[in-house]
Amino acid sequence: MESLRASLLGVVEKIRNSVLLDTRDVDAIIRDLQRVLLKADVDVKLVFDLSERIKKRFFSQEIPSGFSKRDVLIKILYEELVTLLGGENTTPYVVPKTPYTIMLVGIEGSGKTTTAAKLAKYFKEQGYRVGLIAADTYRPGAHDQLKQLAEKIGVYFYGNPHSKTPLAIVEEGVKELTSKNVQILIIDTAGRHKDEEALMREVVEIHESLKPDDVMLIIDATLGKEVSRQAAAFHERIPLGHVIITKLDGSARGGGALSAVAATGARIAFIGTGEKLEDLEPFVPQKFVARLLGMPDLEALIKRFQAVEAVERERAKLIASGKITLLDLKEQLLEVRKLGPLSKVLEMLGGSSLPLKGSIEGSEEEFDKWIAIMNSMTQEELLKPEIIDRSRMMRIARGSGTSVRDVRKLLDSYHQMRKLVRQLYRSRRRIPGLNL
Ligand SMILES: Nc1nc2c(ncn2[C@@H]2O[C@H](COP(=O)(O)OP(=O)(O)OP(=O)(O)O)[C@@H](O)[C@H]2O)c(=O)[nH]1
Repeated sequence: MESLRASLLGVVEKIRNSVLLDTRDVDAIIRDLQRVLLKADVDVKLVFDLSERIKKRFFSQEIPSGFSKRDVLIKILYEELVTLLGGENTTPYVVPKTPYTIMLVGIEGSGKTTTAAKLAKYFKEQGYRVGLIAADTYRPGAHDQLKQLAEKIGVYFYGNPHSKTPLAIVEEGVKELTSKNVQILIIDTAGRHKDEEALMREVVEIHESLKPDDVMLIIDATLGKEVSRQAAAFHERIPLGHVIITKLDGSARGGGALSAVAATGARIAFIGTGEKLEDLEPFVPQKFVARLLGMPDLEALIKRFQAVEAVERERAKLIASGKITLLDLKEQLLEVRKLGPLSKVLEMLGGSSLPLKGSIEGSEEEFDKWIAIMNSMTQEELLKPEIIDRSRMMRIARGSGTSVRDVRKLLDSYHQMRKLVRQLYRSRRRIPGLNL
């Protein structure tokens, strides 16, 4: 991971030293970023999508006053990396209720047994009564290894080297440890079998009987692209709740594991950063990316952006009444239809003096037709009616049982209405019954 960090630092440095940040500069920076991520084994498609999004966002975003183009590019890079690693999840992993069962799965050597013990220690330190169950009957020594670790940490343990099946061990273990009021049960399963299919069958069988509250896939960061396939194999057979990436210390390139996580859609709950039992960290994407980008002032920069964005959102709310979309119109129409006969509604709207009169004096059927038309539009079209071309108009008309003329009429009325609302907003007149 250190080499990825060092290389990303180089990219950030390049952004900071760039004077113009024009298309050429940005292209060069993006190429560097692609090289760095690919070298760290991040999946090609993820790298490509990420870089396209960064470019698109950068060139379409206005530079807020008080910020430089460099700030904006760094912020976008940060946000896209955060999204890649699990998005806006800012809280570390929590156990929502007790008793709680966590089933660990993963290929042999991924660090499953060590991680089971690390987790037990982590939760014990949070004040829980924790138990470990050794259900890996395949690897010689797995039972003893977990038992010793459990003793070392001082948590409950259940294992039975003479038991015939892992399923029996899990069932007996859950019964015994639950009777001792253990609150969090962590089950270590096998990582190897005579073949992969046999392993998967075993894991599925345990999963079906145990119905765990969470399934955590353990992924080794030192492995390259092949971990994606491993993750997919588990993901196809059982629902993965979370992922733990181990061995992110040292020379791990990490990108393969990170791509595997993106492929499963599960969140990373923890990362393993060493062989010792305390080398387990709750994973928070923002913190991780900030560390990767190695910018001590990054947090301050992001906070400044967030403050500006909050003001922008507020402003957008205020001017929104002058910029209604078809979606707003649809919602308002549904509201208006709830109010009763249109003649009454028109009175409420200010009567005959409104320029809207022409369109509103149409029949109630007309409004219902509009609603039907808008029901046939996509969300995107409702938000950006200007993208509706003639062929879409035909489709929408067909979908709503109306004609292209009707669709066009609605769009014309919408434009009129937009103008009107803007005028009304400017003159600060309030329309009772309409939440504009
Ligand atoms: N450097 C480093 N080593 C780790 C980490 N986690 C686990 N290991 C090491 O990885 C090796 C394999 O870990 P185990 O826990 O024994 O393997 P396992 O995945 O449980 O194997 P099976 O039980 O057969 O599935 C051990 O030498 C651990 O010390 C980590 O975060 N960092």
